[in-house]
Amino acid sequence: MASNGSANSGSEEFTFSNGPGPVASSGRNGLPRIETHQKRHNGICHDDSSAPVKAQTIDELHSLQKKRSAPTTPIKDSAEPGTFSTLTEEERHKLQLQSISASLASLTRETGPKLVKGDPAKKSEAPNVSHVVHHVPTISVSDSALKFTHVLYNLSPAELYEQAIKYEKGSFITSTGALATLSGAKTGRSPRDKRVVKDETTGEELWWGKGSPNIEMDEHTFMVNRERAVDYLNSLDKVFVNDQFLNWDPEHRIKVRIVSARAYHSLFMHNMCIRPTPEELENFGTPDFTIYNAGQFPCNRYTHYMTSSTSIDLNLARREMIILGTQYAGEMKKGLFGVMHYLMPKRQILSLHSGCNMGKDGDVALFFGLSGTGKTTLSTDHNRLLIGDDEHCWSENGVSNIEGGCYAKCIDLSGEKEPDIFNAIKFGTVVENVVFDEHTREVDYTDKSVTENTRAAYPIEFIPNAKIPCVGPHPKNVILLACDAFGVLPPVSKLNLAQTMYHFISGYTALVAGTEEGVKEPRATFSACFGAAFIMLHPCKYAAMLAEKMLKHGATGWLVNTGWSGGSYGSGSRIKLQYTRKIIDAIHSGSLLNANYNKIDVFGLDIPTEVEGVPSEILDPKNAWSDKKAYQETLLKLAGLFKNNFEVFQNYKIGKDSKLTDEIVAAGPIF
Ligand SMILES: Nc1ncnc2c1ncn2[C@@H]1O[C@H](COP(=O)(O)OP(=O)(O)O)[C@@H](O)[C@H]1O
Ligand SMILES: C=C(OP(=O)(O)O)C(=O)O
Ligand SMILES: [Ca+2]
Ligand SMILES: [Mn+2]
Repeated sequence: MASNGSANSGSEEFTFSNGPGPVASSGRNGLPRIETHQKRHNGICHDDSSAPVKAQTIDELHSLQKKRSAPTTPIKDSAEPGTFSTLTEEERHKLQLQSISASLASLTRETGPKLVKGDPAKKSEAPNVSHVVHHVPTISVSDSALKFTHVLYNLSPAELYEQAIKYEKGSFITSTGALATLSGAKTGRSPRDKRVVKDETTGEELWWGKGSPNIEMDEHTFMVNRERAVDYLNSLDKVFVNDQFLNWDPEHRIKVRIVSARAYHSLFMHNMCIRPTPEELENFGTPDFTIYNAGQFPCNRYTHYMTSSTSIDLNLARREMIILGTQYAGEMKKGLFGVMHYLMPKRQILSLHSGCNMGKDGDVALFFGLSGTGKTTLSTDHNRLLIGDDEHCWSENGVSNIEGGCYAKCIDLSGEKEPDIFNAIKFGTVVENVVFDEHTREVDYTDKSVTENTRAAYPIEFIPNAKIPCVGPHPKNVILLACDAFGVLPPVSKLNLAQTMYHFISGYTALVAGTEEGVKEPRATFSACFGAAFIMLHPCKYAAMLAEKMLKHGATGWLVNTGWSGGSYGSGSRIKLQYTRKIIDAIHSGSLLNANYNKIDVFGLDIPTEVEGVPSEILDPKNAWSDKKAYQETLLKLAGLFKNNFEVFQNYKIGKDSKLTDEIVAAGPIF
């Protein structure tokens, strides 16, 4: 190589232009052979002097790398409190596998599948010693009774990263350490494909018919789909099993088991459900509810009640949920939310589709809203403690988060606008359907090539001021978030109780693009209790409980428009997040309670004349429209939609003397 270090022509000696440096002569392959000037004793150059590693083979070296997890504590014998019936580790694992096998049992057999704990691949990597049972690759067996299924039980995020990166195409690590995954053909919920088993009990208790999200299925068809899902899961080499909790209120905690076929699903639920301590896991026992997520496998379209190759089936009597034909992880989260909307009211606990945070003085605020209206964004507030971003219970003890994590929309996410959410996207977070630079792996949150419904699912502890445990006192402010695509609702209005009930039952908002399959742009929609897709009972039952609690605990109702102003979607502009945050700050501080108000016509809403940090001209929506005639027409159009929507609730009596119902109807628009 010429002395200037240019490409080696294969003939000359390589020398750096000055200084001793390494000297090279050309090797057989024409590349310079570098010889170091190591001290040489008797002709042999010695490696460094550190002690050799304590392993004879590479396999043995690898086996040094991971040490056994800390031993778990003995199980307390519930039969005789105070004594320890110390089960051995072996016996405990055996009990656990028996419980999981029972979960995965086809109901046409005596027993469940044969299960082995651990990754099947590990068996083939194990050192070639006699005591290891070699994992014979499973021939594709049609009868799951003839094979072993490996169970990957409550893996850690790191283990799940490895499983995803190794075995799940489309899994990548982003520049901030999150796991980027794809949810396949479905990137939002499929409400039309959701079914609920209608039996004697649920036929009476649940909300069916016009406006209800509950589409019936019979028990037999549920079992057909259950068999299909269980057969699919048992035909695999391995399944992921998560045993976790819902509801931070220890008095009303629900045990859930999620069986899934993807590391992405397991990590998503690891983040979104409450994570048990090792001790709690030992006492886990039989789950209160089980999800079988066979989402990669379609349902049979010829099966009765099916409307596509996707079916999400809920059987409240069996306490089971089946997912076929969709890999969108939000279906699991929302399916369990539906279960809580059924179980909690039975205990006189109000389940809520709301964000929730608490101020330093203990003032709790609820943020109700349908998907994409701002629950996660507005409940995540640097100056307040986050209790939860999406699903809560309001009991006699106060409020409690149902979940262990947050599920934030990522579209147009920026560190400037939403620093806490932005910074929560780190190792352990799942980001769904985002687009990133192929080299730097930096996520482009504005890119909606896959979907507008890009999401991040992270443990609530990733938010710096999360309140752990996620519980709080009775709410002081109940904020209804309406993302108004018509642009005629005021940015904020103070509600009396009847108005709060009216707007809670109406649940008016715009369903934003992507949340549900087929929604391409904001669509005005009415979603009772701001979460109709998930409620199981008649909306007026939840409304009656809300009224009773707001009255009892002196909470104030507010309606906040996080949607459009100065025109409808397409001509107006979305209200700036910074203005909405100022409005929410004024609600939290109590300053808005003492503001001066004007009543606007048609909806009869009380709007403040000023809010600190918000241009007064936008507070009365009419002022923000240049075309006043168009505003009036649009306002009346929306009022008509409200009236039509409310008709289905008109005759439902709330409260003892049903007085509340008449007042509630009177709280609607007058035109
Ligand atoms: N004025 C506003 N108020 C609240 N969110 C807004 C506003 N303008 C834009 N947004 C955006 O709307 C989205 C709300 O999403 P998110 O808070 O996750 O909704 P939800 O939790 O109700 O599903 C976020 O991307 C947020 O940045
Ligand atoms: C995932 C969801 O929750 P949200 O959009 O309310 O955050 C959903 O409603 O589908
Ligand atoms: Ca949310
Ligand atoms: Mn939600």
